[in-house]
Amino acid sequence: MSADKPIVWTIAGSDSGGGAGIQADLATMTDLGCHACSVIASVTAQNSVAVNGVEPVSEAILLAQLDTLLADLPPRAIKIGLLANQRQIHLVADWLLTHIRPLRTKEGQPIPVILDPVMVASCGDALAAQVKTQGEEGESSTQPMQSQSKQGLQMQVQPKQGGLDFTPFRGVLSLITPNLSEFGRLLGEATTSRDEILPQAKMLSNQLACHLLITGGDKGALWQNEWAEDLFVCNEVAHTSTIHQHRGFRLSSERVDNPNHHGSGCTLSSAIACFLAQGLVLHDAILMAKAYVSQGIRFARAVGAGAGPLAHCGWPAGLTSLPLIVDAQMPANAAQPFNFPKLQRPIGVYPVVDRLETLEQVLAAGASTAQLRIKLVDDGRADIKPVGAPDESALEALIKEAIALGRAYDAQVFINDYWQLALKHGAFGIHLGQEDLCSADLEAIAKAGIALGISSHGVFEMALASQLNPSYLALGHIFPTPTKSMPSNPQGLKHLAHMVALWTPNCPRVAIGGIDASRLGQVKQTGVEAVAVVRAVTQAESPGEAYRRLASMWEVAHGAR
Ligand SMILES: Cc1ncc(COP(=O)(O)OP(=O)(O)O)c(N)n1
Ligand SMILES: Cc1ncsc1CCOP(=O)(O)O
Ligand SMILES: [Mg+2]
Repeated sequence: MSADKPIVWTIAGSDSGGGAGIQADLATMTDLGCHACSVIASVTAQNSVAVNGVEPVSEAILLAQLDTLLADLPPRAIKIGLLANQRQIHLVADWLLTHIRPLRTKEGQPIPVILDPVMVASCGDALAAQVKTQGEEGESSTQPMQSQSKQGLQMQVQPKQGGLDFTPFRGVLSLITPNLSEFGRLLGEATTSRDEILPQAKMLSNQLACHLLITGGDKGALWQNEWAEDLFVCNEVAHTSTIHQHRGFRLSSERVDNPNHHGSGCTLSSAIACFLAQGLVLHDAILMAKAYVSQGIRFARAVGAGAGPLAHCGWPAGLTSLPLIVDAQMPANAAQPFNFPKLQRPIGVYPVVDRLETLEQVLAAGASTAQLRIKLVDDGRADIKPVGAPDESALEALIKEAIALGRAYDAQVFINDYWQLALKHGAFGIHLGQEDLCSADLEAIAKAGIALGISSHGVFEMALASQLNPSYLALGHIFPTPTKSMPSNPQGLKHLAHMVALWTPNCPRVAIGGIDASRLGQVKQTGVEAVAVVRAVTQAESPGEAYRRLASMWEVAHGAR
């Protein structure tokens, strides 16, 4: 992740009331450590109860803002909010296709463009031309609208030809974030049930060739009153596991009960842009942005007579829970709760080794927790056998022996990957990766009372893993490592600290990846409860000595709390 402030643009409308639009975007971007640039597409005369006028800026000044920013302040991510009419949509889309689509980030990725298809203000008044609210005939001009009272302005889903057409953005968008009413307008039809929405969402995502997040927070998908449920439909996402791509996920969070949520859609899309600009993958950026919005609503206060604006409280921290993530293909309530045993002793420094001899050395040196991680084939190269790897036939005997060593030293010994053999021989614990979870019999492991550790590579996977109530959660990889090839980028210390501060699971978290004596102190400062190491022990002349040294360094290092 970049150390300097990434530049994020907002292309949107000014909200004179200060709660939404450009004003909410700038507040969010600054709060989340980005440098915010703005392209004002329209000026609204708006307060917390009504929109009294909307005036699009001229085409010349709209394009001049875009050109001027690009010449000096190229974006690391772009958020698009209110575009006042179809003409502005065409202008901005054409400009982005010409100037932004060819650009790449330092990492070789396209510039993320997030579209929040705002058409109606949270007070219920229409903001964009050609969008109708109940009780009005629809605005087709771009002139200031008349003042409208709050009453009788419930939104109606209009046929597509009456709404705005965002298809000119196809080819440049990364993500579109409508709420349920906006989603209906985009489709040109009403969405009536929870089951209907997934195929419709996939259709829209294909039409616009982008990921889609339908939000059910402040208004919209009230499938459950006390839960705000979003639907996230993704296609290919760089740097994530393939098992989390081309999927639909329902993300539900407890509804934050506060009428002051003006600008929540603007804030959400801006926050996603900021987190993407700071190197988070899309799944993580969405979860972090949801946490940011929940935090903002929790601390929001009224300012005028209507809904007050969200509070801006910095990177989200101290959540009581993370969103529940459910595969959208699964029926509601399909997730099975498990309860894996709690660890009886702190993990501290957790050696992950590939030989019985090394296992015995670290246990003899006092390791409370260790793992046997044998790879019969190289990561990503099924045809290559790692040097010194045993034959498949010898594997069972090694695992049996590792379990016996754990008992002899009264240690918490985990077996990586080979869950059937670990189950058969009564291991203390099993470690599984996200992909391994798809094939493992978790019910049998839980029933046998075997502890379970689960890998994660970011907030989304951490949230998914924590839903299984594991015995520990591994967070990785923190630093670059040659030990294992992974699709994800290193998390880095800053992001590790953010993940640790976000929420506290009821099991310890273990940081892994590139950790050695020189980095132990910095890792402990993030507040993570334990560290796992491979090379720092296995490549030492004396693994037992190396373990002892790391363990005493960990003991005396200063933690965050
Ligand atoms: C403590 C700990 N954390 C992470 C891993 C990695 O597990 P996984 O993602 O399944 O990858 P492999 O180790 O199987 O290559 C681990 N083993 N231990
Ligand atoms: C197995 C694994 N999972 C995430 S990083 C990693 C390897 C860590 O190895 P090292 O401690 O040698 O960097
Ligand atoms: Mg594995």
